[in-house]
Parts: sequence; structure tokens; C-alpha cells
Amino acid sequence: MLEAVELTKTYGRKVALDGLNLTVRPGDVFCLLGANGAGKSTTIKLLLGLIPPTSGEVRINGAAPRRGRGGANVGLGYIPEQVSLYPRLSGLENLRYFASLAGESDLTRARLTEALEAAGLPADAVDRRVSNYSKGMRQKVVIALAVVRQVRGLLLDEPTSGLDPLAAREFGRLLRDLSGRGVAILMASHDLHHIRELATRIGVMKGGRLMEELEPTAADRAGLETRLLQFL
Ligand SMILES: Nc1ncnc2c1ncn2[C@@H]1O[C@H](COP(=O)(O)OP(=O)(O)OP(=O)(O)O)[C@@H](O)[C@H]1O
Repeated sequence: MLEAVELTKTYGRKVALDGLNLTVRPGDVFCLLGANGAGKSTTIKLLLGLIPPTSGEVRINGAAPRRGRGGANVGLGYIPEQVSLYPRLSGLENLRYFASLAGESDLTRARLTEALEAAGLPADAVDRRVSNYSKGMRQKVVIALAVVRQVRGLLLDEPTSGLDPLAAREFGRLLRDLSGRGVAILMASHDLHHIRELATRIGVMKGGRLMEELEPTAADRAGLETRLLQFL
């Protein structure tokens, strides 16, 4: 479970995030939406521990987060808008490298290949250099990393921007799969269609504040895009 408690971040006089209270439970796909500058990326970076809060706190499973070797909070995965991998290494070699950085010790080919295939990477791409991968394929390597690390929480920033509709749908399927296994997912997105399909909860942000929280029922979903547009 991921929690933000009165989480606030200021840069000089600019309030990027203003007293955010938020809980993402195991199995939730919590989608954050809001105009540019609303505070979505700031929320994600604070939860990950990539930037320190000005006040308030982050809790993971009810306790203060533990920091990993790279400084980020332990047990969480991150998928940024642009996934950076080593272009000359294959998908499998990238996965092995990042998994070892994360402290994983079982890095056998069998285990890594299984994770890449679970993430939907075609078997014939596993040993190809990632410089030839599409954005969707690069994301699958990072999803495979989350699978190998058995993360309890996954944070995503605009993951479907630049994905074609089929790749976006497949990406949605992978996220649903992870949430079905009890991963707590928080995703910032402008993609209303994707949000409608995936979100178990929706937060609407404006000016650093969480203005609205919705828990859409199946019946709500048809009119959801129109409703969300009203908030924006
Ligand atoms: N390092 C920084 N220094 C100064 N201001 C910042 C910094 N990072 C973010 N901000 C400001 O904080 C506010 C929230 O930014 P944030 O990136 O969280 O918005 P966002 O909702 O993710 O927007 P987008 O949809 O464009 O990604 C913005 O006004 C932004 O300019």
C-alpha cells in the first residue's frame, strides 16, 4: 500500500503539490489526471523517493519507506514516459543489468526470459539490441524488471503517450495483470480512453491539489470521458 500524508512540495514560492492525501491499495489502478503542471509528476517522484518533500510524508505498507542503493524507495517500480535502456545491449542484457543493480541475485537466462515473455516481449526480440525496439517493446523490458523484482507498487508517468492503439491496449492488459496479482498501481495519464478502460480509482488534480476522487463503477464508464472533461 502506498500512502501520501499531507504531502507538500514547494520550489521557492511555487507550490507544486499542496497537502496531498492519497492511498493506493494493492490491486488498485489509481489514475491521476490533470492539466499540465497540475502536480502529477511531482506526486510520482515524491512517492518514489526521487525528490524529498517540503513537508508531509510517504508511507509504504504503513511505515516510512526504506531507501535502496540508488536512493529510491525499496519495493517500487517506475515507468517514466521515456524508458532509457542501453541501446547496444539486448532486452535480456538490459534486464539482467538493471535487475542486478536492484539487488536481484537469481539472474539466470531462464528466469529473465520468462519475465520478458510474461511482459509480452516476442521471443525473437529477447536477444536483439534494444536500439531496434519500439517504445512499447522498451516498456516491456521495464515491466519485466518489475516482475523480476516482484514490486509491490508501480508508478507510471504518461506510459501510453506515443504508443499506437494496439500497443496501448496490450500495455493496459499487462497493467491489469499486475494489479490482479496485488500490485498497487499509480499512473499519471492524459489518455482518457485508457483511464476509462483501466482505472479502479481516478484522482483529478489542479494547481497541486487533488480536487476530486472517483471510484468508477462499470455503469459509470460509458459517460466517464465526458465527466472527466468537465473537471478539466
Ligand atoms: N524542479 C522544479 N523547479 C521548479 N518548479 C517545478 C519543478 N518541478 C516542477 N515544478 C513546477 O511544479 C508544478 C507541478 O509540476 P508537475 O511536473 O508535477 O506537473 P504535471 O501535472 O506532471 O504536468 P505534466 O502533465 O506537464 O507532466 C508545475 O508548475 C511545475 O512548473
